[in-house]
Amino acid sequence: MIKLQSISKSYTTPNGTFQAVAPTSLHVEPGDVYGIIGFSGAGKSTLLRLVNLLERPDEGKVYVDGQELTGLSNRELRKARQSIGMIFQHFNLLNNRTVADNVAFPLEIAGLPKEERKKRVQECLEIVGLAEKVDSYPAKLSGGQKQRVAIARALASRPKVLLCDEPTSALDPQTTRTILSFLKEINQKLGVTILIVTHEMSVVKEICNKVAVMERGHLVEKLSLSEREVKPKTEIAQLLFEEETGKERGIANV
Ligand SMILES: Nc1ncnc2c1ncn2[C@@H]1O[C@H](COP(=O)(O)OP(=O)(O)OP(=O)(O)O)[C@@H](O)[C@H]1O
Repeated sequence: MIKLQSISKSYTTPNGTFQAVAPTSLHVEPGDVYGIIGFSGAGKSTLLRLVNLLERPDEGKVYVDGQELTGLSNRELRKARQSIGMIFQHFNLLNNRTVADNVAFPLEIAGLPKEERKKRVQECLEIVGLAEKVDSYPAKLSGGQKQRVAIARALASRPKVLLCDEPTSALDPQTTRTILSFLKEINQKLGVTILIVTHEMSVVKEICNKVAVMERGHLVEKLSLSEREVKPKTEIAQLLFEEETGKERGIANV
């Protein structure tokens, strides 16, 4: 569903060129909930933003649902992005728009007729259990409710893929569980493939079936969470995994 082929990204800074993502390949299969973990500054968010070309890779190819995004014109890319939803740590809602108008926003851009938009907004708010908040403004909502609106907005275009950038990092543990249960449901009931960046092992443990570990711009290990007990190989993966998940759940190399 998502295929990254040797993509890399460098930034020019006053101190010279900095490689945020070294040439990286990754294959996310349909139905996966694939986690990317690593310490701060490892390049996780940059990697995620390379998937929908919010950042253009310096090299390499990006495929989503069989289509090479790196080969598309801007117009074609705008259309292709309709099948890729995204949610962020700080929700990124428009504060001067109601909940309904936030969810409708991508549909307006896509040119969907008003009646159809209204139906979709209702449908997506029902999925996240917020139908009664349709006329509220974001300022009146809790953090968890804001993230649920952001999820509804991401679902409005009926995406096949959902990119999640630290979606629960600004939330308390109870709210985190609620958001993760919605993501799980979206994956299982709607068949949406999820790629999720997080530094929280509990998130991986709760919803991911696969995980890749990132360190200093490199994907140093890819693991499948399964019954068989196979230990992570790299030091960073052991550090990130062993204490929290390794003892409770087998980890097999992919
Ligand atoms: N637009 C940019 N210009 C310059 N450097 C950047 C830019 N975006 C990211 N970086 C640098 O690239 C590196 C990777 O950043 P990135 O945000 O992808 O890491 P991360 O693993 O998501 O970390 P965090 O969990 O702290 O967000 C960091 O050192 C960051 O400072």
